[in-house]
Amino acid sequence: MIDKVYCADVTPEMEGKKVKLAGWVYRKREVGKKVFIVLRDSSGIVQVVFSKDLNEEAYREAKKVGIESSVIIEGTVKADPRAPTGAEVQGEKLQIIQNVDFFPITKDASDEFLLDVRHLHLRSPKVAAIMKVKGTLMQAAREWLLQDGWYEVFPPILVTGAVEGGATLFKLKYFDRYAYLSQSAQLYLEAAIFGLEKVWSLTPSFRAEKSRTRRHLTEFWHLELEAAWMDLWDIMKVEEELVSYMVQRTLELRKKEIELYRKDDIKTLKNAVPPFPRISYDEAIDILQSKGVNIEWGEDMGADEERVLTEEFESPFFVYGYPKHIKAFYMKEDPEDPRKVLAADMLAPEGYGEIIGGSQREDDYDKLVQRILEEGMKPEDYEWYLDLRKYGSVPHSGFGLGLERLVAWVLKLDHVRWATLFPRTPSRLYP
Ligand SMILES: NC(=O)C[C@H]([NH3+])C(=O)NS(=O)(=O)OC[C@H]1O[C@@H](n2cnc3c(N)ncnc32)[C@H](O)[C@@H]1O
Ligand SMILES: [Mg+2]
Repeated sequence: MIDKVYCADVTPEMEGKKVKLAGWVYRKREVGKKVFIVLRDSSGIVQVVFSKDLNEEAYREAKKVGIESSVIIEGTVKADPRAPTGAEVQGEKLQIIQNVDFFPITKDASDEFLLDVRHLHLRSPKVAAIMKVKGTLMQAAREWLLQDGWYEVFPPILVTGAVEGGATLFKLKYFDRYAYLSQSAQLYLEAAIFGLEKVWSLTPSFRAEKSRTRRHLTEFWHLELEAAWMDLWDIMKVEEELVSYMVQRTLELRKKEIELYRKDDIKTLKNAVPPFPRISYDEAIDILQSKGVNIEWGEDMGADEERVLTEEFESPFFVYGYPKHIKAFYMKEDPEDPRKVLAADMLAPEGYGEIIGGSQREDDYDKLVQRILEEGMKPEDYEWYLDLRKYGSVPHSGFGLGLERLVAWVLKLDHVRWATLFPRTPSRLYP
């Protein structure tokens, strides 16, 4: 490994220090007998100046390099308030690792083109910032889950049944039969709680969604928790504590990257502290109707309706108590109102809407069989899952958080596709 100094670590206090840098040419301009190169690496940027009078050989090499050329540079640090980071490097040696005559990404590139060359666009500091924030959100999640006593488990991705409806299953040939790509690890997490009680997993989930919205991917990263003995209200507390910790910790560790996207508009992030507001589905319908939205009780809220609802809040909030017929088979019927289930979604403000879907699960064998039949599914396809209700069944609850949706809200991205390394949508499978 090259014994290098990272660009962001070059500070005015290092005046006079000799440094070795390795990175890519981010910007370049020539003024008189000087070449100014802004070098980029994973930490950020630093300006390097090559002067013909000071070192003609290095100057000549600097004149040759094109944007995104990979280079190793040696030089001396000089404090300079005019430099982008308050300090620059006087270039004394430049080794060209690979020169690039033409880099295909230009300032006027369209979103679709940037997605076509996603493998080249990932290196841009603004895209790298998204990936740093996504990684830090998960680092924070792991910190919280560990201290709160949750066990990480690793569920299967090749499965035989639907969790969230058969319409969005990806089917694939599996030797002499068929399998599906997992829509959610939930059913397997439910099996794990009988030994571990509080479990979590981060897995890719797959949805053959035909809807082309700014919040749907066909492959997304799914953070899911499941806990024995918890009811809906217990798991909602877990959700708000986890999300709050993830957001506040990421604000602390990734302030620079968040400011790149939000500038100083971080009020809703700071507001993400428990308790989050809670409204019932009934109240949500009343609010929407009072705002002129054409929706009746019993109808599902889509992205548009949720967007209007989020206008009422300046932090994440819960909607609970949805009608049974618009929710999944595994959700427990509300004992106080058989029209409803003990389900809650967490919605992000600023128009982002649903980031978490969760519920208390039906733990009664006969009721679950009845729900499976009501949904037109076959109990025999869920025999193992029904077994969990035959051998020491317990009240239990859980939820799934869409990581890209959380990132999209935290950075106010205009589409979840920007929140994933290589987005997968109905029209995009390459690169
Ligand atoms: N363990 C559980 O209880 C999870 C449960 N079985 C489940 O999958 N619920 S969910 O369908 O609402 O999806 C959960 C979250 O997963 C995200 N999600 C769900 N579908 C998508 C798509 N298509 N693209 C991106 N993100 C998606 C979104 O944030 C949802 O709130
Ligand atoms: Mg949902």
